[in-house]
Amino acid sequence: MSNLLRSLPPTAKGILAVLRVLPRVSRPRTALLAGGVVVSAVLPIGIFVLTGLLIGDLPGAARDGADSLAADRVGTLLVTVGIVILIERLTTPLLRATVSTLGRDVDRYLQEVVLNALARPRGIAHLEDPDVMDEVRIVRGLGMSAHRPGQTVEALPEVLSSWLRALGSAAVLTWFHWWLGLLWLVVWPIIVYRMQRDYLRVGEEGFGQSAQLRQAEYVRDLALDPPPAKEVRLWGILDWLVTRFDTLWQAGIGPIRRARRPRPGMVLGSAAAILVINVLSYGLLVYAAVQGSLSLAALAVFVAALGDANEYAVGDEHLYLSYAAVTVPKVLSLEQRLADSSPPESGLPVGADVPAQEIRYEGVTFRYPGTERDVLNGLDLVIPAGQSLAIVGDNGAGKTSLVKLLAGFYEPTAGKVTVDGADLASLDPEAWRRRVAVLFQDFTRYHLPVRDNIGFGAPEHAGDEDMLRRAAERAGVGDLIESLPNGWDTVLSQAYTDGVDLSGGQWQRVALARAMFAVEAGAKVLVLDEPAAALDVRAEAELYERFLDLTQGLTTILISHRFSTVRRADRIVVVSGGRVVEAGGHDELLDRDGRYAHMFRLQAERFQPAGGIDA
Ligand SMILES: Nc1ncnc2c1ncn2[C@@H]1O[C@H](COP(=O)(O)OP(=O)(O)OP(=O)(O)O)[C@@H](O)[C@H]1O
Repeated sequence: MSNLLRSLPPTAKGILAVLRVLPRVSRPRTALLAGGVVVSAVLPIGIFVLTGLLIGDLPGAARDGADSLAADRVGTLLVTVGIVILIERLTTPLLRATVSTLGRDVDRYLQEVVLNALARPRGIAHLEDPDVMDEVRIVRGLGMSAHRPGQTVEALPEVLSSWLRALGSAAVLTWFHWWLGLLWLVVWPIIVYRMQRDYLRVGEEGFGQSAQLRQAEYVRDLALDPPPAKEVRLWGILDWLVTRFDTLWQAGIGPIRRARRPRPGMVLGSAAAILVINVLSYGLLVYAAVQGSLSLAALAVFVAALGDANEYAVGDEHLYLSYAAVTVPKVLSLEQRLADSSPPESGLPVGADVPAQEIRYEGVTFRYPGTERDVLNGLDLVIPAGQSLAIVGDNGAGKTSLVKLLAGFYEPTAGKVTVDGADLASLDPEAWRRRVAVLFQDFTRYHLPVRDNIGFGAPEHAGDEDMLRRAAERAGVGDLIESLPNGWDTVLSQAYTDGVDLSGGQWQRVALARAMFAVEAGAKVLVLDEPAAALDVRAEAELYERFLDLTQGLTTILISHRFSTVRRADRIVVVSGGRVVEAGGHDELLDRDGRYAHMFRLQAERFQPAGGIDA
């Protein structure tokens, strides 16, 4: 069965993929669509057969008078044709309305499939996989671009019923000459197949250029989005961006444009085939009528059948099928691929007081997916619960990577991270992440109300005003929030009416409040990655003063290049070459006069050129 599916033409696969998706979106409307397709295919055939019979009976009725049997038949046929036409007229708008909403819902559903599929894996490695990102770009356009898979759904009744009508008409023509009907039955699928193959080539060419177009879009957004606007103007790179965008876009779009050009062989071949079969069919009909071997009724029926048989393979609806033929299987395969690569999100439960003993890195080696270099190299590290640990080291030493492993975004290439003796990989990732609060160095600035910016630390408690206020106070942003035009409901972006943009340091404190909110909600591990990077001297001093209060009772990991913060930690480790090379308290490490002492003195000298080193 799966072999049969694989050997189907891509359009057929696309239609089958859409048909598979439809019941997931709405069963009743799918049933309505199926019924509507059959009805709208059968009724026109019924109308022309009945009309043919009607025409056939007319001479008899005219000859025998109004009371004759023939006149009765004409009356009955007239009423029947009227009823069938009425049903057809009612069915068409109902079917259109159904497929229009169903099509939109399919677009929405497919976007949700992508969102859920991307959110499913434990870590974030898949979001850095270029192949996945190429596909994500394609599915990002779902429902937004002019080429929506939903349009396929909207086109389905038209297309399927035209196919059914063409089939029915060809079957009717077999009564005239069996081989003529058969000829139509053979020729039209060939033409439809060839046209669809052409449409599909355009679609696939478009998606094949995803990486190129992704780059073009990135460059375009650099010129459009507010955050890079300052640098773009300062460095005067706008022209460069426009030229680069143009080059990338042309390079990406060129092959699509070329694929879109009609191919003379295909166009002429189809037109010739259609012309020949029509000339043959109409010629035979006229010949038979002239010879008197065909009744008036039969002539009317066959002429109408020929008209319907010609209905297929024309109109945009057939082009729409290719939109789904490429995108829908891609969405479904992305969903499958990410589901296969990520086991179901379950694991051992995580108690409210975890970690109660320690977090331990045991011989941890780590290399980012798709790279060649080990960032961590057999690293051993014990972080006792309830204590603060500072990690120092050169840029790129792997400090942040350590935290990413702790948050379960990636898994070690070798070795393991354990929490109270349990392998982190065996824990329920969601439950574990609720125990970990992180202020990332590159934290996110949500262009949303400040309430959400802080509440996102523990969304399930976001309605708890007291908790929000406590977190804001602990991070030192209580007064700032009170001073905003709409208080807690102020959107943190100038792009919205009454919105406010914050300074770098204010943003950092809001991000700290988010982490503190998670702590209020029960997180036991607090990670601060360069928490003072954007703070002014006073705010930094305040943070140090509050450091003990902020970290009390928590297992804290502090990453910083500022030794004035680092020295307050219970224990300090120096990471270099992917390993811990020194560990101890501040005084102990100074006494040891190693790497830490060297880095500490270097920084202290910069701030106290004339005095002693007593930071
Ligand atoms: N997502 C990623 N994919 C591939 N390599 C990465 C990724 N993130 C970081 N790296 C690489 O891993 C190495 C360690 O980075 P990491 O951010 O852990 O360093 P760090 O010690 O925190 O540095 P800094 O002090 O500059 O913040 C760097 O060489 C960096 O280029």
